[in-house]
Amino acid sequence: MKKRLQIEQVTKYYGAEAIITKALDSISFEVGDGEFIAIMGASGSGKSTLLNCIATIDRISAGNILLDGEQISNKKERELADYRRDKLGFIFQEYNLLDTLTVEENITLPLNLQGVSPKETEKRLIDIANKLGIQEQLKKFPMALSGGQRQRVACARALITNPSIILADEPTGALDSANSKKLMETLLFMNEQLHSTILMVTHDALVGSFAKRVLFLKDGKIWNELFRGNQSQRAMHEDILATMALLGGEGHVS
Ligand SMILES: Nc1ncnc2c1ncn2[C@@H]1O[C@H](COP(=O)(O)OP(=O)(O)OP(=O)(O)O)[C@@H](O)[C@H]1O
Repeated sequence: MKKRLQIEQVTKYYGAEAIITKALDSISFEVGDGEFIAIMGASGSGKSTLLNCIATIDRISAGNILLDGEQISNKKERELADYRRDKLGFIFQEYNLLDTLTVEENITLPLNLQGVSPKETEKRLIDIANKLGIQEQLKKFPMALSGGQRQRVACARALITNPSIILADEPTGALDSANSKKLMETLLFMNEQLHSTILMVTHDALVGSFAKRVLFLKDGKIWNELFRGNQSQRAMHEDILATMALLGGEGHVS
């Protein structure tokens, strides 16, 4: 399997001297093309820090991060803006849609920033809207949509540039259980049918059970890893709950 993302002995410190926190502790793993990985762990275990370092929102203190074989940890600020725009798709808990733009304008914004022609933009918009079932919503404003619909629009916006990897930070955090399930089905569809590579942070075992692999962080290190393999989502859910109980049993869930 082609390597998408390589995390090599990445360490991240916050603060200095007396109040220093080691948020990531020499962490290493790889994400292959087409994988769907959930990052789980107790509060403060380093999940958001890891995602922010890959997103280049945070700078790492030591180690290497490579995307499509290219070193990203030493890029300059100006190059990083291009990297984020061209190579990454983001899905956040709070949708991050612009309320003054229509759904259609929100989805196509990354393409406008890339200078893609109006004809090509229209083609990709129709394609993504059809695939995600949001054709009827395109002329509306985000405020007129339900939380679940907004998150599907956020998925479309993340997909439209054909990014190398999609980073999702607690994507179901603002949704009720029915809409969470729908969003996870959308992410699964993006992974299985559209071949998107997805790295998702979640604290929710049911949400995590949609992924094909789960990495558990503890104190900034990988503490355990579960592979779904051929087992059902329900069995994966049970395995995740059992692993979380063990993790909590060691007294580190806050
Ligand atoms: N900007 C910051 N400045 C100082 N310390 C930070 C900063 N961001 C995170 N930390 C610390 O780094 C550690 C890891 O935090 P991080 O937010 O990555 O954990 P998390 O697993 O995402 O937690 P949660 O599930 O609560 O979001 C924690 O000890 C946290 O206090």
